[in-house]
Amino acid sequence: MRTRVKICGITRQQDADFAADSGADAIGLVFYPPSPRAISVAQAQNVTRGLAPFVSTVALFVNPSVADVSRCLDAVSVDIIQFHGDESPEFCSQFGKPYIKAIRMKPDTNLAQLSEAYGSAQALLLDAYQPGVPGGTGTTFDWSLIRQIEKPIILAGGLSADNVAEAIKQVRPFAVDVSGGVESEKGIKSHDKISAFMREVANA
Ligand SMILES: O=C(O)c1ccccc1N[C@@H]1O[C@H](COP(=O)(O)O)[C@@H](O)[C@H]1O
Repeated sequence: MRTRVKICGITRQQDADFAADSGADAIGLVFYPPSPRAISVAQAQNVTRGLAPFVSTVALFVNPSVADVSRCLDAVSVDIIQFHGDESPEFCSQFGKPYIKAIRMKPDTNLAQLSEAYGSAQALLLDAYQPGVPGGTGTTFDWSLIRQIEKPIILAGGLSADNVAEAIKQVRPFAVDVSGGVESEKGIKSHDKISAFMREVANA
């Protein structure tokens, strides 16, 4: 099966369009103000304006309020929500939208248990754990910690054109998610790096 690709942390319309034209299945928008890739609802409307059909828009939050999420969903055409903090299954499932739950992997993470707890999630996104930083760390984690679960797995954390083929070979995830690995600077995507990443995924 083809490995799907999500390119996260998009802040500019030209990067969203380039990702879509390059074959990305989803683009991610970060609604987490401390992130260098954070965008406002108004910016998100611009970024997604004219996005090609069949490319999903993922809205990323870290421990948001209900009002934060609702305000975004009311104004932006969001297909999937990505919860990247400590949100409970009840919190995540209240918005009537498909959602992805991010799990920051530690040696004792019990994926089977989490997969059951977040039964309403569409997929689990597995990211590196770094104390005090919720995500977008640009670091990989020990992929041998991953156990196969019923749910689709989205592999994230420090991926780039240099390691994504090996990651796919080892993990066989449903999808890969990249942010820092396709940037020229934080929040600005490198089109050359996106092309190289997409090539590596296609050939993996
Ligand atoms: O991108 C961010 O700034 C960010 C902030 C807070 C939570 C998650 C964030 N990004 C997500 O982190 C992973 C891994 O990113 P990277 O490829 O290692 O840079 C990815 O899922 C992003 O969506």
